[in-house]
Amino acid sequence: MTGELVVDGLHKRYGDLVALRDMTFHVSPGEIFGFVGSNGAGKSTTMRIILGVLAADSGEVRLGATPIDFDGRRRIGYMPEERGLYPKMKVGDQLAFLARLHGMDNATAADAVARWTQRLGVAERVDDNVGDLSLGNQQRVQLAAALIHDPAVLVLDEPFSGLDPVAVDVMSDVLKEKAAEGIPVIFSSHQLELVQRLCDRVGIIARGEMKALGRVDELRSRGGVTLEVSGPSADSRWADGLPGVTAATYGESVTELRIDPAVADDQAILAAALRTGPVHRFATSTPTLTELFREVVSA
Ligand SMILES: Nc1ncnc2c1ncn2[C@@H]1O[C@H](COP(=O)(O)OP(=O)(O)OP(=O)(O)O)[C@@H](O)[C@H]1O
Repeated sequence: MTGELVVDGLHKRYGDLVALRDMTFHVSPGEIFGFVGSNGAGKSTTMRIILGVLAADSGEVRLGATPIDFDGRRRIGYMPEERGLYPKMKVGDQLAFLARLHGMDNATAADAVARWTQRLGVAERVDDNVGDLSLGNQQRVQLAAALIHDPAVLVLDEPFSGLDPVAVDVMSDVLKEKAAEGIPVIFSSHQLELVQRLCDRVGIIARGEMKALGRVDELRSRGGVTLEVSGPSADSRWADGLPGVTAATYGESVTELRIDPAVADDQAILAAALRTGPVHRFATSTPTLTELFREVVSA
């Protein structure tokens, strides 16, 4: 079991550009944390600082209670956005080399190479040069490289970009498996349906600042629930003033209500709708992570 990964108050400037401003979050053992934000928001910068390949101007990264040092960083499995494999080296040799760099002996390294290439569906490519593989297969090898030394934390920069649906499933399963083993897993992605499906918690960042942080379901219901009612006449403005109704949009045959679920009584709303005529549909929905993202990032 690993301690939690704590990112505490990171500030980073590139010249005049403030890339990170008080970036703070944590990832608990066993948790999959989705790190999302527009292009240039600061995700890769944060991940590079976690890894120690880039220094923060201030702030700290901790593993458990301990500020992360060289040894702590060796325990991280990292997939850099720019990827980092040698194209002219064979898949198997490269993975074995990385495993030995992390202190494994030859036999243990060979076992780890066999296990991870098998698990990630590239076992038959171990004798090929990395550069001869398709981009998706190179990415599978890159994930194997992040996992080969049995890391205590996983930090993956856009691991899903460019993968086919089968590879997305394999990658998702591996992340879930590693989290179930009790390690903190953080990954960045622009594929928000995937983040919504896979992550326990998310951080949405914009222009170097954390804008929304929390459990996916909580964040989604934070802005209220939408209730769509088909049937009632638009003229009557029948939902105005009902308790818990915070906004109402009256269309020709559909009324869309924003409701505060803690206050609204859905049966009272339905009764009010029925007083205007027959109701054909009465359904609630919460915003998707994509909708929430647009709202947060444009605010
Ligand atoms: N080495 C650098 N020198 C100067 N500016 C940089 C450098 N690296 C990143 N930046 C800038 O810092 C900001 C944050 O970049 P970063 O790569 O962390 O964003 P990101 O969220 O990972 O974006 P993307 O989703 O496009 O990968 C951007 O404005 C970027 O142009």
